[in-house]
Order: sequence, then structure tokens, then C-alpha cells
Amino acid sequence: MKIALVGYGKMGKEIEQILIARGHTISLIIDVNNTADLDADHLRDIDVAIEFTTPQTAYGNIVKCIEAGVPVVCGTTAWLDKLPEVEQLCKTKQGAFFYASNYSIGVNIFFEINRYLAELMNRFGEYDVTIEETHHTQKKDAPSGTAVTLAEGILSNLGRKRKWVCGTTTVPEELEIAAIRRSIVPGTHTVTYESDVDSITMTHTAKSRRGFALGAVLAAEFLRGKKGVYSMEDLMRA
Ligand SMILES: NC(=O)C1=CN([C@@H]2O[C@H](COP(=O)(O)OP(=O)(O)OC[C@H]3O[C@@H](n4cnc5c(N)ncnc54)[C@H](OP(=O)(O)O)[C@@H]3O)[C@@H](O)[C@H]2O)C=CC1
Ligand SMILES: O=C(O)C1=N[C@H](C(=O)O)C[C@H](O)C1
Repeated sequence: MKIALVGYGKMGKEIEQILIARGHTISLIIDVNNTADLDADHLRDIDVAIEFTTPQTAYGNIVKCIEAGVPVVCGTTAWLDKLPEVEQLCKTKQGAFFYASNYSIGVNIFFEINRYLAELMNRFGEYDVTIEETHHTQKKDAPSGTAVTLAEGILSNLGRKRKWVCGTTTVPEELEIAAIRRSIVPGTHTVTYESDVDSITMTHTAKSRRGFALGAVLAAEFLRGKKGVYSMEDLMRA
């Protein structure tokens, strides 16, 4: 496939290595210095654009690609208030869009266990639940997109929690997310259920960015030739 890499930071460079290893061609690289090149002319022969930039720039980049008729795989976090607009644009333009807060296969298995455990815990009110995420100090957003997805999985399955908060809370209906920034950690997420007598802890630890990058390339291969909006649940069940 001919790929446009939109964002050439830590993830853009990791994805480039996986693309080359899987025989794809990187036909266009857009970074902060050449955003004007993200237009229909430069995107003409591109099969899929892979977007990993910043919370402030992702939405604009996605719109430009979809308007140019190019399918987009996006991994950028903390812009999702605009997701309904992207979904609408996809319908209007017959476009294709794939989003995941985390492209690692292991995390997506973890998401499924998280939803199942939350449902099970409805019967056991003596357990309180919290989320903790740890990332490198260059990360721009908090909590992580992955922690938000974990929180949403708990909120939609565990009746006694109403909303998530980033930081500490003493309100029983609030789900606490602790966001820790430490050196070079690629991404660690822990869900803990705690009662007076014991605790249950589930942790996913990314050993590097390779798992995120591989998942994003698998998503690009999945999206080629499709129309509509997709997620890792579609990819994992394909
Ligand atoms: N879904 C997933 O699996 C994963 C998601 N992420 C998310 O992906 C995003 C990027 O992460 P990461 O690569 O680590 O971050 P980096 O900061 O390393 O890379 C982002 C890059 O985008 C560039 N950039 C800024 N503005 C634009 C623009 N308008 N167009 C194109 N490029 C631009 C930045 O340039 P400059 O630095 O010069 O401003 C930088 O090189 C984050 O939101 C992160 O949370 C990360 C890992 C996995
Ligand atoms: O910024 C990162 O590095 C990561 N961002 C994603 C997130 O916000 O969840 C995914 C992963 O944890 C790494």
C-alpha cells in the first residue's frame, strides 16, 4: 500500500519501521513543518493515511484526508469531542475512518476483560474500583486515551459508578483515574478492585511502542478499500 504518515514523532517513526518490514511504501510524510502539503494534490495516490499527531491538530488533519477521499487510521488521543463530526463527514463523503485509543492487541484483550469484570462486580458492592495509568513525561494529555476507554468500559457495565475523574475523589459514585508521568514509560494501565479483605489487580504493560505501531499498520491493511467507521473490535473479530 501507499501510505501517508501524518505526524512523524515517536509513533510516526515506529510505524514507519513496521510499514517497511511489511512491504508498504511511505509516499508522503507530514509533520509540523509541512502541513500545507496535506491536500488533495499530495494525497492523490495514497491508499491510507496514518495520523498520530497532537490533540489540537488531529481533527483538522482527519478532515483534510477524508475530504480528499483518503481513508484515515488515527491514534491521536484527547480530541474525541469532535468524533461525531468525523462520523458525519464520513457518511457525507462516503469516507473511511478507523480509531483506537490504543492499537496494541494486548490492550484490546484487556479492554474486553475489563468490561466483563465490571459487569461481574455489580453483585459485589464491597469492592471499590480505581484506574492508574503511567506514561513518559513527554505525553501531552492526561488521563491517557486508554485510561478513558477503560473508564468508559467500567461506567457502562458497573451500576454504582456514574462518572470518571482524573485525580483523587471521595465521592463513591466517581471513578478515580490516577495519571502518573515518569521518565520513559511507554504506557502502563492498571485496574484495581479493592475490598477490606483483598484486592484484584489487572495490569497491562507495554514493553515498547512496537505493539501500538503494529496494530496501527494492521488497521491500515484492514481499512483499505472499505467505507465507514471502524474500531479495534472490528479488527479483532475479522
Ligand atoms: N492509539 C495508540 O495506540 C497510541 C496513541 N498515541 C497518541 O498518538 C499521539 C502522538 O504520540 P507520539 O508520536 O508519542 O507524540 P510525538 O509528540 O512524539 O509526535 C507527534 C508529532 O506530530 C507533529 N505534529 C504537530 N502538529 C502537527 C500537524 N499539524 N501535522 C502533522 N504533524 C504534527 C509533532 O511535531 P512537533 O513535535 O515538532 O510539534 C510531532 O513530531 C498522542 O496523542 C498519543 O497519545 C501514542 C501511542 C499509541
Ligand atoms: O502518548 C502515549 O505514549 C500513549 N498514548 C495512548 C493513550 O493516551 O492511551 C496509548 C498508549 O498508552 C501510549
